[in-house]
Amino acid sequence: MSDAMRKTVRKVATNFPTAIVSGRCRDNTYSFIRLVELYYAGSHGMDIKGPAKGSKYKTASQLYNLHTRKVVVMLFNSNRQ
Ligand SMILES: O=P(O)(O)OC[C@H]1O[C@H](O[C@H]2O[C@H](CO)[C@@H](O)[C@H](O)[C@H]2O)[C@H](O)[C@@H](O)[C@@H]1O
Repeated sequence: MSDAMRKTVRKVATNFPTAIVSGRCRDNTYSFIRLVELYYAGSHGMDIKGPAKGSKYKTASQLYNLHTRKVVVMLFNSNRQ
């Protein structure tokens, strides 16, 4: 992920709940992105962790409960870094 792309995703995540969803384990997924403002859904969504900081949305349950709001999901192809 380029610095410009990372900067843009961080900006989005501070304003909207933003998640990275991957088939990889959550730790590996985080290592590609390295933004604490995001949700990370690893193992095809079996392991979800909320943003460590920088977002008003803190917990995974808040992500589940956001069905009445807009949720921004960034689809990241980990094979094309
Ligand atoms: O494109 P993604 O959504 O990031 O998913 C890619 C694949 O992720 C998982 O496989 C990868 O992790 C496995 C366990 O850590 C590892 O054994 C495998 O070599 C990696 O490719 C997932 O199991 C696959 O279904 C995804 O396609």
